[in-house]
Amino acid sequence: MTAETVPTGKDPADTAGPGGAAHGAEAPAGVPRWLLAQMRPFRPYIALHLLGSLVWQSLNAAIPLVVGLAFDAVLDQGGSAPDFGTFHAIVAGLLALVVVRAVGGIVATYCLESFASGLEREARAQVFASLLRKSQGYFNRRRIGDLSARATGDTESLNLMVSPGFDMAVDLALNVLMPIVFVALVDPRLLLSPVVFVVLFAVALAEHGRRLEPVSDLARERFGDMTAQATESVAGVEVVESTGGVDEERGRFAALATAYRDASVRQIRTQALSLPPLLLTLATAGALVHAVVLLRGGSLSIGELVAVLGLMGTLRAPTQLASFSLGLIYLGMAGAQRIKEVVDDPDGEDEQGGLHAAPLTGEVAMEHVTFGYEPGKPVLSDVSFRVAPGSTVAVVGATGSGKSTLLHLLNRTYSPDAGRVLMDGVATTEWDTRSLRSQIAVVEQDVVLFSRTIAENLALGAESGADRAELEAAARTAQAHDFITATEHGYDTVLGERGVTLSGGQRQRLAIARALVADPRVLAVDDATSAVDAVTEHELQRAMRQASAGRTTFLVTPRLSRIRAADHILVLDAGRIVGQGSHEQLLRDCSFYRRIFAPYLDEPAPAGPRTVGAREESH
Ligand SMILES: Nc1ncnc2c1ncn2[C@@H]1O[C@H](COP(=O)(O)OP(=O)(O)OP(=O)(O)O)[C@@H](O)[C@H]1O
Repeated sequence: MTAETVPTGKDPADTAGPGGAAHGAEAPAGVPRWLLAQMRPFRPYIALHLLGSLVWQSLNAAIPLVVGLAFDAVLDQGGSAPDFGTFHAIVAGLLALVVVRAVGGIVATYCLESFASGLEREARAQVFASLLRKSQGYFNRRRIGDLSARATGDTESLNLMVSPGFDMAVDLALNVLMPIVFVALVDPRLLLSPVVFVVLFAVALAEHGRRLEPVSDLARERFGDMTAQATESVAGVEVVESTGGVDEERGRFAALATAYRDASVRQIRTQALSLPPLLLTLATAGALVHAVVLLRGGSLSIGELVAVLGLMGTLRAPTQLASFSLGLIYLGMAGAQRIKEVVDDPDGEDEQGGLHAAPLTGEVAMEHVTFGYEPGKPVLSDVSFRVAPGSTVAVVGATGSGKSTLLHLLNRTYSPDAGRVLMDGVATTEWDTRSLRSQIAVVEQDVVLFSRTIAENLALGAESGADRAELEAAARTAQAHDFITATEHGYDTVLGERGVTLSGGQRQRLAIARALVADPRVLAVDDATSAVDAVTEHELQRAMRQASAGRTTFLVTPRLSRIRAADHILVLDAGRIVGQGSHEQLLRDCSFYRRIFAPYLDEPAPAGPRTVGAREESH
């Protein structure tokens, strides 16, 4: 079995763990409890690791004894002939012990590595599954790079915490215990110094841990800051290069990398400045004085004194390594804290199951909806409308008036702060998220394509997948089929990173095709592209006409011809609806709307601020 097949019995996507399915349902556990719960599925590996280590350690001690027995069999026979029969039997036994020791070592190492990498993988799967459940608002409030640092660097720190951190801690415990047992065998009175040392050692380690905790947290945090900056700069490399901000970005990144280095150095310095080595020196001196006193009293031989000092000396390595091991464990705990913050955070939980799930006919309404991205700053205020299934609705208004935001409320990308968004008369907050979103498709202004094949990009539109015929049908409706088949491998052409190899118009048609794959009852298209050539514009218009047939369609567009053709037009001004109805009704009743279209109409525009939002087509 490999670490990849650790018997958790759960699909990573729905891995519950204590922070998985338990979102919000349980009282949040502390980091040690959370970690122990994460380790629970690996109990067989931990047990086998301990067993393998025990075999390895005990045979390590036993083998020299057996070698001694072999020597005794052939030497020092008191004048009689060497006993080669016994010698051979002991050598055979020795070989068997060496093999068993090797097997013990392999099992211990394998189980430890499986445990370490399995823990890392499970934590990573949990972070990722949890991120996929978060709402858009959650991501708006956080830095993407920091989240990806939690899914990568912090989960890796769990691995290092187990191997070598945890492994060394087990070895240390055994290595500290063994000499003490042997000192007791020499003379129980000599236990005084080592036992006092062990007690002080434990107290000093606890104190050391207390100092390590904040610096370990800081190191992990700085790692997150640095990753966040790198992610942002690389994602925005076009802007950075075109605005000549390369040097500034480099300086900013260098400052964060230095901050991370400083935090790591501080962590390592704290790790190095531990008290136990000093304590050990004092304990060794104490043991020497005590042994000399016993020697003078005649109850200890010189040989025993030397042995006791030798045994105290064997404590040096574990004492020094304890600090390193503790450092790794504290870094792992700091990483676990950051992972837990993501998986246990009920804020931003997006999915809600078990609520209303039904086929949608497409009646859409908003009742007194108010919404803002930040508290106290509404972007939409008291928005109300109702449209029948199959209607085409155009949303117009100045830039920043809240048009895109209104579309985002339809599929509950965001929930309103006040009022209700209703689909077939049921508030979106009452809908099962999956059912709702599988029937509402939103085509964003910024089309996101993945560096996969065109077919795979299109199939993302359907939750349970789609066959090639369905993809082609959607692509034909979106006027994308022809340019897709003209690419080198047609539907199997792999798009460049973020689909940059396609033109804006092509990307938009792919996005429309992707939205249509699921045959949604409500389609919302946020089309901000005003600068496309006449042929592309014609294609896009046809695409939209065909795509909107038979479904409720919301359209944000600067194109007058499409706005004019809509059944219902919503006019937004600074987040408020200032008019709604057909084009003719609005021209008659809404001065704001008349102002928008004034440049394209014969009648003179009333005085007032010029509002953008429409553009007459050139054909
Ligand atoms: N994710 C976000 N977080 C915070 N504020 C946002 C976010 N998205 C939009 N806004 C703000 O909300 C307001 C409305 O933006 P929105 O994109 O809905 O307007 P719009 O009418 O679609 O504009 P445009 O025509 O320029 O696309 C703007 O002030 C904008 O800065």
